[in-house]
Formats: sequence, structure tokens, C-alpha cells
Amino acid sequence: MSTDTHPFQTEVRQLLDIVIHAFYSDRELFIRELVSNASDALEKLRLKQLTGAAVYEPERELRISITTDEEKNTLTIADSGIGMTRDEVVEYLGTIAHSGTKKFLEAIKESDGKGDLIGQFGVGFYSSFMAAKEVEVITRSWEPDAAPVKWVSDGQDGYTLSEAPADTKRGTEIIIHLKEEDKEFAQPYRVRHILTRYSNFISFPIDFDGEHLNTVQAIWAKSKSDVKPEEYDEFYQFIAHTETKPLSYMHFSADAPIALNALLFVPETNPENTGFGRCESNVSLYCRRVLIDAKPEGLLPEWLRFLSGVVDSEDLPLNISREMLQDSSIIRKINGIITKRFLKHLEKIAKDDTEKYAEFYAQFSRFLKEGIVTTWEHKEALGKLLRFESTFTDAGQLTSFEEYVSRMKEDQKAIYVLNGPSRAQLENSPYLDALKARGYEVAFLTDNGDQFVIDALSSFDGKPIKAVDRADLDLPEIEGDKETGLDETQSTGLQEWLETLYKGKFEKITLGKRVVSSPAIALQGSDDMGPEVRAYMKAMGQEVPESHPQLELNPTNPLVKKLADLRTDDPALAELVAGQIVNTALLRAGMLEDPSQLAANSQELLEKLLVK
Ligand SMILES: Nc1ncnc2c1ncn2[C@@H]1O[C@H](COP(=O)(O)OP(=O)(O)OP(=O)(O)O)[C@@H](O)[C@H]1O
Repeated sequence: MSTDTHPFQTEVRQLLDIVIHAFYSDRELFIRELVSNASDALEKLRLKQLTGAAVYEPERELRISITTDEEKNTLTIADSGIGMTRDEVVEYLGTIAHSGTKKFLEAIKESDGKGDLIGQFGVGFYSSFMAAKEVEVITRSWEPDAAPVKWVSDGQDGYTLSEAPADTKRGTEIIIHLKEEDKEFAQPYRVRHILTRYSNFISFPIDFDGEHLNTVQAIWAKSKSDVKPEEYDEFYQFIAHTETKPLSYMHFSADAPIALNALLFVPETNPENTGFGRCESNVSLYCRRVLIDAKPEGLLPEWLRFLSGVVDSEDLPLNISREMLQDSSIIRKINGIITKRFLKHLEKIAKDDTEKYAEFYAQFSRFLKEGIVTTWEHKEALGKLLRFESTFTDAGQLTSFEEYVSRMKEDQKAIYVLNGPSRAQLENSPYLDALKARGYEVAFLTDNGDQFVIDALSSFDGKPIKAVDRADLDLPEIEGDKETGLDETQSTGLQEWLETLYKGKFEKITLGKRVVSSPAIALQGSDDMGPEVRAYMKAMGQEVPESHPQLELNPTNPLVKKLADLRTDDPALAELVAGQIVNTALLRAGMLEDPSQLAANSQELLEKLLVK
């Protein structure tokens, strides 16, 4: 048997020199590279068979087998794939073929940070020399007449080629003789860990030291009709390390503008309700079933961090580094595509299965709201997904802005909302009176932070969203508006008297048309922050500017009529009555800064009426 010695191409020598001498902490990646080469070789063989080519050993099973030998300090990666002929071995394992490696060499000329660059470009087969003192490749091509070949190199100047034994099976076996300092890669537990991390979803079976490793299939790469519902559940349980079933899943693939397979799961419950704070996204990025990044930054918007799953794009280079991923435009594109598809998925559930959507909404609405507040891109779609109760729904029954708009009165210009702690409290609010009198629906917003959401959303379907406790409502006049119950002099007198009494406190005091049942309401001034925003700022320790609400008195209310007379008949009592009306209005609006004022006023009023 003859053995030929061949020198490496100059570039390969340069490359190997760097690979061997650079200190690179992610050395384990060489295993990933070799396993993906094996998988590619199997895929190529499968294609040959599909196209009817006569291959050597047609019955031989397509699989990858990996063994460790701690005594000999070796790691062997073998596949039954396409193999290489002698000429191919010379071409592929002695020159630099693939473009990533070429770019690597170009970049290296301009840089000193050698180790980092290996990670950035990946150097395929040659990366085995990071851990090997010698590599043996024994290969037999699929072509029936090709002779098996053995390639051996220490990664220095060249390699030797000789004939391999005649009984060599089809495929390629790569034996890595490890350097002493890299003997960890001959330890079964270490290699097993690396294989399950990066190569768990390779589509061909991987045997490791006799055990079949990748038993969970990469179902995301299959067509939807080939995956059973229970397989989705199992897959979710595997990747999310849970025994629960997912609340919902979305499986989709796209060819343009980017080739993409994605499988995303919504967990059964909100992971942020467990008291452990903010959850982290569990969506990993793959390229043709090989893990690229388990926690890719920017793959999904922050507000979708409750999802688990897989995104696989063959348009990604396998050896792209984390740093490159982060500012890669392909990631931004994938982000946009997936987010849109997921929003559509939710819309579909909302339409087809309201019960399920209600279940989802109860757990995850706050993420949708966060999406509205923190980004502008998907606001309209997110707005459609919001649900709330309203003056038109029964307690516990949810409705949407779309439904609200479909019920809007002809003369109604805006969508009206009211923010507060609970439906029960909002139902009794004096702010509703004017809207009820006009037959307008008012949405009840009862979640913490809803005011921010509405401010950020600001409109839906072209209709402005207005909080009914704000001053700028601009309601159309209705019958009965004109009945003031007070004549011109009484009205102006009362108004001026109150303005003097509460100088500087209110932006405006009016005798309005919107109150129907109570004597007065306080409205958020046109430049004022809402009570919720104020409370938030206070909680964050920020200074809150003084508010200047508007006060609207109801001239048809008997108490107000009485007050108009009282202010001349008994000014002291009138002041106490006014204090009671004004403070109650502020309290109901959530704008009473100091409730003890109201208590003191009540006490004095009672004493004046009953004791003195
Ligand atoms: N297990 C294998 N079976 C058959 N051919 C192989 C095998 N491993 C490597 N090769 C051949 O050697 C070539 C060079 O491999 P290398 O890992 O350097 O680059 P690559 O696989 O082309 O690129 P990348 O690793 O970026 O996908 C491959 O393109 C392939 O033709």
C-alpha cells in the first residue's frame, strides 16, 4: 500500500497555524462543525438515492455514529454519507474551498484578535485541529467503483494519502487524536453534553457510544400535516423542560423573503406570575437543524419573551457569531416576519375560539399592552387584540375595539374609555352620565397601566380614543342641555364666587351640560397628566407637577341650586357645602391629593348644621 505525502496549499497552512496556536475558548464548536459536515454528507447521499443514482451499499442505513475512547484519547465521528473519492479528498481537505474560510483569512490579515475571528467565521473541518494533534480521515465515496482512501495530518505542513482497507464502508470516518490538554473531548459526559446542545435536531440518527441520542425530531422542519398534535405537546415539553401542555402553538414556514421554519409555543400560564420576575425568551435560532444561538438577541421583540420555540433559517451562515447576529439585518427581518405572523395567529384564535383567546388574554394581555407602549410598529394589530368590559357588556364579558366601533352611534366621533380600579367602581362614576345620556358606549379599563396603553394607542381604526374624565370631550348637544335650572345672574354669580373661593386651584370652573346625576365633577385639565401617570411618577420618586383640573358644576342638581342661594344667604355654610361638593368630585376623579381635607370639611359641616 503506497503512501503519498502532499503539502497543504499555502492558505491552508496559514489557516492551520492560526487554528492551532490561537487561544479560543469555544473549542467545543469543532464537534458541531464535524457533525454538521456528517449530516450534509448524509443529506447529499439521500439526494443521490432520490434521484435514482446507483450508490455503493444502497442498504446501508443513513446515520452518524460517534464514539469516545478515553484510553486512546480519541474522538471518532463517522457517517454513512456520500464519502469522498481520492480526488475529492485532495480538493476538499487540502485547499480552501468554502467562502467563510476565505473571508476568515482576509479578516485575519487585518486583525490581531485571532481567537475571536475563529468564532466569527467558523473554519469547518479544519477547526478539528484546535483540539487534535492528528486527524485521520477514512472515507469511501458513494460511487460504486471508487477506492477507499485514508488521509492523515498533524495540521503542520501537509498530509499523507494512502489506500484504506478494502472493507471500508461507504461514508466518512474522522478520528481525532486529541492533544493532552484537550482530553475532555474524549470524556463521554462532556461530548454527550455538546452533542445534545448543538446537534440534537440533526435529521439523521446520532449514535453516541452505542446510545441513540437525538430521539426528539426537528418537527419544525416537517410539514404541518405530518405532525400530530401530541408530537407538538411532546416537543414543547422537551424544549421548555416542563410537564404542562402549551396553551397554543404556531407552526409556519416561509420561502420569501427569507427561508424560514418557525415553531412557537405559548405556555399554559404566564411565567412572570410565578414571582421570579422577568422571564427570558426561550426561542433558539437554528440553521438547518443545527443550533446557532440558544438565546439570540433581537430575534423577537421583548414583549414576546414569554414564547418558547425554534426558528430555523437556512439563509443564516452556520458560523455566524453572536456579535454579528446582533446587528445583522437578517435577524431584524426575521423578527418582523415572525412578529407579524404571531399577531395573525392570535387574531385567528380570537376569531375562531373566543374561549381559548380569553384564557390567553387572562394570562398574557400585559405583554400585548407592553408591546403597544414600547414599540410603534405593530400598534394597530395589537390594538385589535385588546379586550375589555364596557357599559354595553355584562359583567365578566369582554369586547374588542372592533366590536365597539361597529356599535358606535352615527354622530359619535370618538371611542370613549374610563380608567379605574374595577368595573363596580366605574359603573357608578358620574363621568358616565353624559355618555349614557347620548347612548354612547364607554370601555372600562381596569388594569394597572391601562392609561399608558391608551395614551400610546391614541386611536383605533382612525377614531380617537378619549378618556371621559378629561376636559376635551366635545360632545354633541342633546335635548335637556339647555335646561340649567339657574338663571343667568345666578349662574354667573355662583361661578364667580367659586372662582374666587378656589383661586388658582382649577384651570376652569364651568356650569356644564355633561353631569346628569351628581352636583359636580372634576375633569383632568387639558395639560394635566392622568392620575395613574401621576401615581406612577410619584412611586418612581419623581417630582410631579401640580395639577389644574377643571370643575364642572351641574346647574340642574338641587344641591347646586341651593348653593346658588346660600352663597348670599349664609356664606359660611355655603363655603362648607361647596367644599363638600368640590372635594367629593376630586375624590371620585382620583385627584384629591389630601383626603383629610374632605374629612375636616365634613366634620365642620355636620357640626354647623347639627350642633350649633
Ligand atoms: N463527513 C464528510 N463527508 C463527505 N464530505 C465531507 C465531509 N466532511 C467534509 N467534507 C467535504 O469537505 C468539504 C470542506 O469541508 P469544510 O467543513 O471545511 O467546509 P464546508 O462544509 O464546505 O463549509 P461549512 O463547514 O461552512 O458548511 C465539504 O464541503 C465536503 O465536500
